[in-house]
Order: sequence, then C-alpha cells, then structure tokens
Amino acid sequence: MTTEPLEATRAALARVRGAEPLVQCLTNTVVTNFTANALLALGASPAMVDVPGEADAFARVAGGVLVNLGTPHAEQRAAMTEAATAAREAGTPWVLDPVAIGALPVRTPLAHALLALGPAVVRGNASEILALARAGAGGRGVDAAEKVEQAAEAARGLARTSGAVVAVSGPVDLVTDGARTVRIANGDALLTKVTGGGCALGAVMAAFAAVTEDVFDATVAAVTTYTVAAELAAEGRPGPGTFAVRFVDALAAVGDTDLVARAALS
Ligand SMILES: Nc1ncnc2c1ncn2[C@@H]1O[C@H](COP(=O)(O)OP(=O)(O)OP(=O)(O)O)[C@@H](O)[C@H]1O
Ligand SMILES: Cc1ncsc1CCO
Ligand SMILES: [Mg+2]
Repeated sequence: MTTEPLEATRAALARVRGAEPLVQCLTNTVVTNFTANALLALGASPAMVDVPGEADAFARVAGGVLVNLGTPHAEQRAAMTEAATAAREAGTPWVLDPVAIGALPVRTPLAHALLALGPAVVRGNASEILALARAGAGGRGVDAAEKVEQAAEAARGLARTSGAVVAVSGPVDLVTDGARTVRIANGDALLTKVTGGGCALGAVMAAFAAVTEDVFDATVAAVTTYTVAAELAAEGRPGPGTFAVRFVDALAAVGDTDLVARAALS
C-alpha cells in the first residue's frame, strides 16, 4: 500500500462522500435496484447506462464503470464492449465482475475478451477468479465452489498477466495486484443470503477507484468499508430481508469510528 491501509480507507471513504462520483453500471437484472441503492447510500451517484450508442459516451464522463456479466443479454453485451473500450481510451477505471463464468458458453468467452480491454479491477468469488485465470472450471451457478485461498495464487497470476487488481470475495476477502496482497477478515455470512452481495461490491469498487489514484488502495478501501458496514447491519442477527435494508442504512452510516474499531486487515 502507498499508505497505511486503514488510513487509506478512511481517506478514500471521505473522498467518495465528498466527490459523489458518477458510477456507470452495466449490471444484471437481478441486482440493479440494490446496487443503485448501495451506491446512493454510500454517497456515490449511480447511472445504469447500458444501451449501445450511449455506453461509450457515458464511460468517458463517468468516474468509474462496472461491467457485471450476471445476465448478459445481446444488447448489453454490445454495450459492455463499447463501455470498456471507451473507458480504456478515456482512462476511466472500470471493474469487471465475471459472474458465473466457467462452463457457460456465452459469458465465459465474453469475460476473456473484456479482460483484454484492461479493467482496473477484476472482482469475483474464488471459482470465478480461477475460471478467468484458466485454472478452474467455474462455480455452482453464481456461487463459489472453491475457497478464497484456493484462488490466491491464480489471483496473483491473473493480476500480473492482466495488469488489473484482483479481488476474491468470501469469508476472508483477498486483494492483490500481483506484488502486494491484503486480506480483509470482515463481513457477515448474511451477505450471501441476499442477492447482489458480490455484485453491489463491484459497483462500490468502481466508486472508490473513481476517487483514488492507487487502484490497489481503492479496492482494499472498498472491501473494508463494505464488509464493516455488513457487520453493523448484521447486529442483532436480523433475517435476510431486514439485513438487506439495514445494510443500505449501514453504508450511509459507516464512519471512521467503525472502521477503526472493526477493520481486520492483514
Ligand atoms: N461467510 C462469510 N462471512 C463474512 N462475509 C462473507 C462471507 N461470504 C461472503 N462474504 C462477503 O460477502 C460479499 C460478497 O461475496 P461473495 O463471495 O458472496 O460474492 P459473490 O459470490 O460474487 O456474490 P453474488 O451473489 O453477488 O454473485 C463480500 O463482501 C464478502 O466479504
Ligand atoms: C441470482 C443471479 N443470477 C444471475 S446474476 C444473479 C445475481 C447474483 O450474482
Ligand atoms: Mg458474484
């Protein structure tokens, strides 16, 4: 890290809230509303601009872009390639979330093609990262079949070959740029009982990357803020529906005191 990670996280969160970065999301139909609410609660400004003919221009003015392959219909696939190409040209950091790749025949080659367009961050569960690194067959639908540490070496290799920061989610998240690796032991299993727990994290990474020079610092800050908020929301062990609502509230409320008290970075 360029700065001590907890300090970098606190500073990055303040920048997100101060700058209200515009985050373009090309994401799946399951999690669109949850993702927009998570970004708004955090202090960012979401825009689900995923139509060919609009995606290019928007990626040039957005602070960050999310490309999530959860439900990649033909029109959205065209817009994804458009947005990623424009983001690369304009220097807009963009996040690739290769949802459920491995065996599925449309999204798997699409993920590899998008990877070649230079995402700033690749975010996925262990099975998705192993599949993108061509070291695994993929997960069970959108869920991981492997543990985070089983994907650690593949994540480092993928970071080195692609130039992206790679983030593997799970009970303990791992973030690597191929040289540096940080683990974040925060979060709550309730995040896996609500759809979009991983998908909204990708959007939050785009918001942090929009306001942070070092993409590795940005990604660590995003995961730390997001998973500490999940811990706040999980207090009292609510059911999954109540947790989802409380999580949005917690993204708005999470602050320095919570980060200092809870962040478990190593
Ligand atoms: N057992 C757990 N304990 C604590 N936090 C967890 C646990 N499992 C996942 N998380 C957290 O949940 C978030 C989403 O991670 P997960 O690995 O479930 O993503 P995913 O499989 O891509 O999700 P999605 O269903 O959105 O595709 C991350 O912030 C991670 O830290
Ligand atoms: C359930 C589901 N199916 C495709 S995308 C998605 C959201 C969680 O990844
Ligand atoms: Mg996922």
